[in-house]
Amino acid sequence: MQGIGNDFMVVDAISQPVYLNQGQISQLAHRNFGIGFDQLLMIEAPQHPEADFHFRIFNADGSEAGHCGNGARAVAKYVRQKGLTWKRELRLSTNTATMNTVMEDNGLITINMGKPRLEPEKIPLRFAQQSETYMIDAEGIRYKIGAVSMGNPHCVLQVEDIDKAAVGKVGPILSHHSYFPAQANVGFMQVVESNEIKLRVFERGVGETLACGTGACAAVVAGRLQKILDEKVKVTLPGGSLWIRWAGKGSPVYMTGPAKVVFEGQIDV
Ligand SMILES: N[C@@H](CCC[C@H](N)C(=O)O)C(=O)O
Repeated sequence: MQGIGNDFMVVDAISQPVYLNQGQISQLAHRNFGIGFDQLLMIEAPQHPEADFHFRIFNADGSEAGHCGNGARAVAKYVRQKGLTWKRELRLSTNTATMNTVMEDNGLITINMGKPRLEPEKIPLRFAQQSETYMIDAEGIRYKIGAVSMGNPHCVLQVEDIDKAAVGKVGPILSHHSYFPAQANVGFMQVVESNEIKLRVFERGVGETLACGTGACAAVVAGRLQKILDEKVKVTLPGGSLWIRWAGKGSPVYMTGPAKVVFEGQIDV
């Protein structure tokens, strides 16, 4: 499946037992020697009585992540398409988040992504809490960043021109910075208007992807905290656009966007 180009191998681990280790996942993720994907989404039975499904997220390098926004839309679509449920409104959980999803009449999916976590220990970030931004030194350069957890850690920096952003160079430097003990997804945001941004994301465990849903939420939260963005923002990533809404501190973030099945198959591992 794909959600604006962030692509997934989605596995139904309810109807069949699935055991994949880190090495097998990274082999399957390989774009030449495997199926090729940014993340594996493994759909499991609910872990709470009020949830409909649980899903686990594995990055292309086989590491496990706590949340995936584009993946959540893919799961919401997949479970209906495979007849695992007929409900248009679902409650999904991951290892770090629970969320409500709604299938809109136009086919887009809206997700209540929960409240962003801004406390350094919850991101996690080794820094005393600041209200808007943090200054981080890396390899002789000082970066002004926003730090947000959407159930996974995000570092957001503003750039003048998204096409010239050094995503492949600065992304891994900040992602592996010692201030982020669990590493971070690094978003490069160009503000076009107060209701529109362009974004590229260097994802932890993958590299630059065509889109990152939690990254889009984190960028809007970081921009709102800096008072440069409106409540509703169109976020355009290399693979397409998402619509993000955040009323401010204490409120959940809403994300709307598409998800599509690309092909189905069977594989022996
Ligand atoms: N592509 C995802 C995020 C996937 C997990 C991330 N790489 C991490 O390790 O936290 C999204 O759409 O949010």
